[in-house]
Amino acid sequence: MDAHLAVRARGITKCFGDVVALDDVDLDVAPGRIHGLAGPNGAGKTTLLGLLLGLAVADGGGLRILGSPAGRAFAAPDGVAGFVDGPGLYPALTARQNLAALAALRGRDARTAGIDEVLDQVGLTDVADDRARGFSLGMRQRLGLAAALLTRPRLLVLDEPSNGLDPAGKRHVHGVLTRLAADGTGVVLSSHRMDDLEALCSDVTILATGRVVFSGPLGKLAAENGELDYRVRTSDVNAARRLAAGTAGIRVVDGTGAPHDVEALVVRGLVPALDELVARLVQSDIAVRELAPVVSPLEAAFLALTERQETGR
Ligand SMILES: Nc1ncnc2c1ncn2[C@@H]1O[C@H](COP(=O)(O)OP(=O)(O)OP(=O)(O)O)[C@@H](O)[C@H]1O
Repeated sequence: MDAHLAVRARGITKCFGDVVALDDVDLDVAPGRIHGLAGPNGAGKTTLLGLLLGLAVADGGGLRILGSPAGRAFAAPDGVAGFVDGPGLYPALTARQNLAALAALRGRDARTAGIDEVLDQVGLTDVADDRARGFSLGMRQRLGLAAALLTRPRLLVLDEPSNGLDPAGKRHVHGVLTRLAADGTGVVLSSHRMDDLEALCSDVTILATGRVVFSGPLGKLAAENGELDYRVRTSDVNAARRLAAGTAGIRVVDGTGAPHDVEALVVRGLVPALDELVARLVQSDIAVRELAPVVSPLEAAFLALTERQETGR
């Protein structure tokens, strides 16, 4: 019944000597969805992406890519493109020549392979005839994405594609991935940035020390939060602190720690207690000038889940 999935992984295990990089990992990626992989350093994200790209073979478990069992060929399965640990490029060739060489390797005519189109999509038209050797990290990432696009993949696998991207580069890359997904391609990408995942992904899997600690829609992750820290800026920080300390369900954590932010208060609590605090501030004629989570609800959920796993709680 899951034959339509772009990725269906069940109970995947992968070890490097004594290190268990992946431990009983399940992953479902539907066509047309952008699925984020998050987790602390060493959690197993790159290892999992490498398995999807055919760069390594799992020690145990079942992996189906685009409906077929993952082979043991150490090559990207048909319809799959992407990169881990940065794209492989020819430094002495220009961006355009790199893409032409890749097209030729696949037996395609460079003139009809769509090189100009993919360069335009990733925003590299202006540097198309510059050598890749001089490219910044963000430009190399974009050229790697252009190379993947040339193959018109049905599954795109990217390890930290936003690394090194400036805001314009990020806009190009996000636009490309969103359009690909809208056309039915499944996308799996890793990122350390919750704001990127939030901007791009419909689903997310969080790994911690090789195990899945959350997998599902992004909205569900944000909703898993308990108490959050909120920054509250008011017209009278001392009066606000006294009121907060006397409000049931609210703990005053401290200032934000930022030297310019002495006027802000940080409180911890659930939303209903926070509502009560705001009502009491207003009743006391204290103006509320700002009220915002100190870290995004997603980031807070991520930290709680991964810390829980690492401390064994
Ligand atoms: N080729 C390898 N040989 C030995 N150990 C490896 C190898 N590749 C990965 N590991 C180990 O497997 C674990 C998972 O590594 P992996 O690179 O998949 O994590 P990651 O989540 O991608 O980390 P990061 O966020 O730092 O990129 C780590 O403990 C790592 O040291």
